[in-house]
Amino acid sequence: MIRKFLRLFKIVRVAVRYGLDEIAISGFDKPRISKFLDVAFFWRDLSTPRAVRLRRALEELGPIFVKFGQVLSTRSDLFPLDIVAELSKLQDRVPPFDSNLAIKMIEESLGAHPDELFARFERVPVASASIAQVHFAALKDGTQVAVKVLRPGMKKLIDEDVALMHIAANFINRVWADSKRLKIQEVVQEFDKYLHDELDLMREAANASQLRRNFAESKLLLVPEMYWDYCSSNVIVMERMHGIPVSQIDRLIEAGVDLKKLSSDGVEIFFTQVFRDGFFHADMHPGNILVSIEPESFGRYIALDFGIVGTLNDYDKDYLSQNFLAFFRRDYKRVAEAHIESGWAPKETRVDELEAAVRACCEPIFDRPLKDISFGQVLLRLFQTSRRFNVEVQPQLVLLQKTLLNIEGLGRQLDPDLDLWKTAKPYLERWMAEQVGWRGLVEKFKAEAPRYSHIFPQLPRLAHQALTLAAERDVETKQLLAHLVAEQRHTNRLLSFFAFFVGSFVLGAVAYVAYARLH
Ligand SMILES: Nc1ncnc2c1ncn2[C@@H]1O[C@H](COP(=O)(O)OP(=O)(O)OP(=O)(O)O)[C@@H](O)[C@H]1O
Repeated sequence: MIRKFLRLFKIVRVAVRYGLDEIAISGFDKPRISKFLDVAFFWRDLSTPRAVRLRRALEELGPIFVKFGQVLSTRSDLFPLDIVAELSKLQDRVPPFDSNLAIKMIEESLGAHPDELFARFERVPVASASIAQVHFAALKDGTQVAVKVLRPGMKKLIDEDVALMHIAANFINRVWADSKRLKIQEVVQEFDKYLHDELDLMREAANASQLRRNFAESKLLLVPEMYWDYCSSNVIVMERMHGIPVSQIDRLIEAGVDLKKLSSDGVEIFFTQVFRDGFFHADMHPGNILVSIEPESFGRYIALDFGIVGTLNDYDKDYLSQNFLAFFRRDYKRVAEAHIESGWAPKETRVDELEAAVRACCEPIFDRPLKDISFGQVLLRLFQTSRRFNVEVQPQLVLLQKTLLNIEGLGRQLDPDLDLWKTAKPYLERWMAEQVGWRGLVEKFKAEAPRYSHIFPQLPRLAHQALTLAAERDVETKQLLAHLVAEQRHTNRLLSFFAFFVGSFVLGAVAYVAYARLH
């Protein structure tokens, strides 16, 4: 309890010192509490830009908050660009934890000491981040492996810090009415889920395995194999990959790698993941990408770290392809129509208004050669515009937009002349062609075909069942009708009897009155 209180106290102290209360987002009113704190802590120096102060505060609060900042930096749809750009600088490199703790974790998770499991285990980690660290090792058969071990005690730490974040988000919502538009509580909720996902290394191994399968036939991308017998939610063991980090361009040139090809390969890999598989690696920072210089796989990309992946369904792919294609033809009316037809924007949205808004935000982007246009920027502008028209932008599309920016940055670093549009266009057009016209129909038949082998043999039985049911229903209907007719006749008889009885009574009464008057 005291620990929690001290932690809360530290968070509040850091927040006040860095003036986080006055990081009023443009377009929002400054919270009232901020005016009070300005007076109470008049000596605090808030001359440093707000984004830098926010970054420093998160760094001071430790690895969980640093991760939080990294997640916020992916929400360019919610936060202003200065904050997003500054938070992208957050690095979660932290001092490694004691290798004895890593050994203990391996022993507890895999049921044996690393000396028994491996022929060799390097005690000094090769890399260490807030959630896990990586040690190199060799299996008994000599296979070189990388062992990723979860940092001990992370779950408890995360639970405590995230609980405090929930309290803080709640508090902010109470004291600052405008904050609801920033969806702070939802962002914390999403972060909570994201961190708990990251805590399960089995998920990461499964993501890697899926990506490896998707690119099994590819000459462009290598993905380490997972050794499932040595995997648990706290420890995973995978093939050790050898390559040059993609950011070390001098070494790549020295090794004779064709940078132009590498650059367009990167774009091709990304669009294949998006449009063919609907499953993409979403943590494409340069530290996670190597380039192989082994003779048998020379110049191929190597992907590492599969903690964050994005998945897209056909609906998302449709959104992307329709919008990109219309955008690059500068057909803003089509962009607006597509939004309304497909239900992304509310039905009552006026096409001309949405069209004008999209034109206003995108024309400036097109004021340069097509090859210099950023897809990531286009998408970001589209999200920002469509939010004004109550379009709920899906998180997987925001993740994609962020990854796209990374891929573009990386591609242009390798080849400043990279024409992203030229590389991407065939993928978009192929997807569109597969969705519409005869080709689309044939493709959909093909996709359904495996099910036909189950359905066809059942057809006679199903037809017989349907006909029998119809016949039974027919008999049932006839019986019901006969019953109704009988009921009706019975009711009619009762009514006639009643009418006869009442009529006779009235007639009798009239006759009696007439007779009485006469006599
Ligand atoms: N299979 C592998 N083969 C060779 N090196 C590896 C392998 N897996 C990880 N590494 C090394 O360990 C580093 C960290 O790995 P990884 O990115 O998976 O860990 P992380 O804890 O998720 O780090 P971060 O979150 O900062 O990206 C990599 O940059 C790479 O140098």
